[in-house]
Amino acid sequence: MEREVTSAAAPLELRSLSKSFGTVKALHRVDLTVRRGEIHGVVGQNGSGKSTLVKVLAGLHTPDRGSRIVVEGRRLSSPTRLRDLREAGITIVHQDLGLVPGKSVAENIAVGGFRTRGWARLIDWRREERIAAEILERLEARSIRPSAMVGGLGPADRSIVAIARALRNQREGGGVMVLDEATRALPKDALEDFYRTLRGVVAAGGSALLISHNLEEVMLLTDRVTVLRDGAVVDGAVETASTTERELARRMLGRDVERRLHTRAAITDGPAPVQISGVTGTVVRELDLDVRPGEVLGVTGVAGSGWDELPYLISGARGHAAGSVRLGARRLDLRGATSRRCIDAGIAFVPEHRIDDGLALALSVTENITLPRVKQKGRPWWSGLTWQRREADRVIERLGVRPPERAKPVGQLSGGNQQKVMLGKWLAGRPRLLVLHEPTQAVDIGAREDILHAISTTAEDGVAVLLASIQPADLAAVCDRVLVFAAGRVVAELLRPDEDAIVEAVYAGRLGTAPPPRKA
Ligand SMILES: Nc1ncnc2c1ncn2[C@@H]1O[C@H](COP(=O)(O)OP(=O)(O)OP(=O)(O)O)[C@@H](O)[C@H]1O
Repeated sequence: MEREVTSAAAPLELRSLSKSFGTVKALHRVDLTVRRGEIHGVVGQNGSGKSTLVKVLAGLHTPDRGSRIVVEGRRLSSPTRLRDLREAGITIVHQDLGLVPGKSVAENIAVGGFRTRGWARLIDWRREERIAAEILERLEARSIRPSAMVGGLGPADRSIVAIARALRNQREGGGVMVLDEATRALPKDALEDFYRTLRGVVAAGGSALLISHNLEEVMLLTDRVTVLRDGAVVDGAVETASTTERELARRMLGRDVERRLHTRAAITDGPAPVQISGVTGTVVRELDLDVRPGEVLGVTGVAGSGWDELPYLISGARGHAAGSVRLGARRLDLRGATSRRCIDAGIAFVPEHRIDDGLALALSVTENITLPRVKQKGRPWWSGLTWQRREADRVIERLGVRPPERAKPVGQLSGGNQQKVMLGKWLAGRPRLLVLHEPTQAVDIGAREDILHAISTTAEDGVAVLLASIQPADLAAVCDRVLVFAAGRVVAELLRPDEDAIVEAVYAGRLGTAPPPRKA
C-alpha cells in the first residue's frame, strides 16, 4: 500500500476507476466514496458494470491505468491483493454466500483468517470457536452454535454466518463489507434477519457497499446510492431519502419503465389444451391440470408446497415422476421420462439455475440460440446461415439482449444478458408447452419487462405457458390464471388476479384456511 493524500480518510474511495475489455469499456472513470457508518447502494441495469466493479475490488481484474482504490487515505496496489484487502478491512460477500456446507460454522467463519500455533503451525480450533462465538454474539445470533454444520442450517442462519465471516477479518467498528447481490438466494422470511444484522454492523461504525438489483431493498437499506449506466456514474451518491424507486429505475435505464403487459385477448376455446394428468412427485400428488395454447398459467404458493416441484416433474428433470402429459395427439408418460424425451415431445423447460446447465459460454449468441435446431433443420451448414442470423436477431430484439451483437461469445455478456439468451434459445424452439421457473430472477427492472413481454408474446403465438413463480408482480403481469398450492395440492384458482389477490390466496393457503379450488 502507498500513501495518497486525500481530504477525508474515507474507509473506501474509488477514483477514476476504469476497466476495458478490448473495445468494451465495462467501467469508465467511476468515482465513488463510501463513508464511515453508511450503507452505500450501487444500482444499474444488466451489463452496466456492477460485477466488473466487484471483480476489480477483489483483485480478479486489473483496472486500467490511472484507476485508484484508496482505503483510509492509502492507495491499494493494482491489482488489489487479498492480504491488503484483509488488512484494510474490505470483505466481499458474494451472491452464493460462498459457504462450505460440509464444514462447521466456526470453520467457515475462520476461512482465510485463522491463526496457527507452535512450530507445527497447528490451527487453534478452540480459539477459532471462541472467536466465532464472539462474532455471533455481536450479531445477536447466539442460537447458531459454532460447532454446527453449515449444511444443516436454514437460509437465514447461513446468511448470518456469511456476514460473520466477513466480520472476522474486519476491525470492530471499521472496514467495508461489499455485498454483491448477497440477498439474491435468500427467501423472503430470511431477509428481515439479514437486514437487521447488517444495520447492526453499520451502527457499530462499519460501512457497507450494497450491490443489488432489488430497488425496494436499496430504498429500504441504503443511506446513499450511486447509479451506473453503461459503465459510468450517472448519479453519484444520491441521498436515498431524497429519491424514489421509480426515479432510480428511470435513471438506471435512461427511460421510463414501460407498462405494456396484459394486452392479450382473453382465452376462448381454441386448439386442444395441453393436459397434465395424475402427476405425482415428492410433494405433488395426483395433480390434473390443463393449459391452453395461448394461455399463461401461473403456479405459486409458499416455498416447498408443490408449485416449485411441478416444473421439474413435467420436464423430465426429476427421475421419480409419475403421470402423463398430452400434447395434441401425443401422450407422454412421465414415468422414467428423460429431459430429451420431453423436449422431443415439445416441452421446453427453463429452470431456475439456468446458466450452469444450458449455455455454451465459449460459443456465440447465434450458436447458442440455433445450434440445438441446426440438425433438426436438416440443411447443410452454409445454407442455414441466413436462418441462424435471423433467429439470433429475433431473440436479441425480442428480449433486448445488450450489447446487440450476435457474434459475441456468451461468456462475455453480463449475467442478466446471458439469462436472456438462455430464455431466447427455448422461445425460438417454438415448443408446445413452455415451462419456466422464476424467469426474472436477478435481472434488472428493464430486463424484467423485456422477459415478461417475451413470455406474453410467446403465448400469443399459440404456445401453452406454465409459469412457476413466487413473485406476485410477475404473475399478475402476465398470467391468465394462477393456481395457488398448499401441501402439494391446488387450493385456489384465480382468474387474471392482481398482486393483492395472489398474496392473499398464498397467505390463506399457508394458514390452511383456503377453501377448495375456486374461481376469483
Ligand atoms: N470477461 C469479459 N470480456 C469481455 N467483456 C466483458 C467481460 N466481462 C464483462 N464484460 C462486459 O462488460 C460490461 C459490464 O458487465 P458486468 O458483468 O460488469 O455487468 P453487470 O452490471 O454486473 O450486469 P448483470 O447485472 O447482468 O450481472 C458488459 O457489456 C459485458 O458484456
